[in-house]
Amino acid sequence: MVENGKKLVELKNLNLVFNKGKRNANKAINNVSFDIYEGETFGLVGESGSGKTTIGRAILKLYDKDIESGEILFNGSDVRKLKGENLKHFRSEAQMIFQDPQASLNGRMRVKDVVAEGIDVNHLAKDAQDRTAQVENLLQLVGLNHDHLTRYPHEFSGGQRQRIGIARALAVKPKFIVADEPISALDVSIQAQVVNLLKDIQAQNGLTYLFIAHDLSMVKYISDRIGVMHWGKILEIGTSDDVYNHPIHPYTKSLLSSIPSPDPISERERTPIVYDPTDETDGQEREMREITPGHFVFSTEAEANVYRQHLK
Ligand SMILES: Nc1ncnc2c1ncn2[C@@H]1O[C@H](COP(=O)(O)OP(=O)(O)OP(=O)(O)O)[C@@H](O)[C@H]1O
Repeated sequence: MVENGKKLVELKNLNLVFNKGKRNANKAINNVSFDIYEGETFGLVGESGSGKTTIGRAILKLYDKDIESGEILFNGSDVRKLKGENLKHFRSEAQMIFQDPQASLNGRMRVKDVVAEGIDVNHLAKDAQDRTAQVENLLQLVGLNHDHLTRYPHEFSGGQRQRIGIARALAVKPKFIVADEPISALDVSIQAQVVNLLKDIQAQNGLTYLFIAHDLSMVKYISDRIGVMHWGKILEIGTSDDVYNHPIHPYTKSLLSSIPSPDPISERERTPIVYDPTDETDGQEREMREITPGHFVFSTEAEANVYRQHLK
């Protein structure tokens, strides 16, 4: 939930190019601007390669050298300019949870050491006893227990491994977490459990999330607001209700129409809408325009007026 209307993350006209100046240069992010408010979950959706992960990692300062122009602010400070103590502080305030817990957890380390990595790096434990106590609390928070401390990641199921990944991210008491497809690798039956765990932890600790997903079905339940990405651009931003129940951009409509329905009758009647990207390639100047309060769509002024008329 947006608690106090304070912006924690601000992206301002971000342009990012991989392999700048080379033959294989790739403009992965094209003039993207949006804010994430303290305490909210901002969902970022779009097909593979649209630039979602790049945005998450850019916020975490992992792509500083690839940023061509624009700004990323965290708590009002330009993340690219952070140095010394401020940088250290930022590194603990902003964390990431990964898609594939198997690949992101060091298989040679016991769970207690995996989870304590951030505690050790940031000297957050007074002594060995305090370290163990902190790790035990974290495991308890994510639904694991004392017996799991000395086991190795491969001894766990996918869902449990993701819980370990979450505990590890929480160890440094972050304010902000980029959750990059945290449930995509999990069985459908486990996905809701992990989403609910993330929601509970958010409610307890007032965390802010950037929740990245290419599949829209679960994002709706966790996100307060959602940004829809395509080809490095944001095409629509609105509340979860705006985007799901009143989608405006043809791409959003197409994306929503591709979600299979759990109900066999609706599923039989579902007609996927094919997206025609001409609107993005006709050379006309487009920008994010507000169609209804808080609901923005990448459009020309004329298109925005048509959208507004249709919603009346
Ligand atoms: N480190 C990198 N070097 C060069 N190109 C990259 C790098 N990371 C991503 N890209 C390219 O940038 C574009 C955006 O990729 P990104 O991973 O952000 O998309 P995504 O929406 O997160 O997709 P997915 O759902 O598959 O993770 C793609 O064209 C990708 O090939």
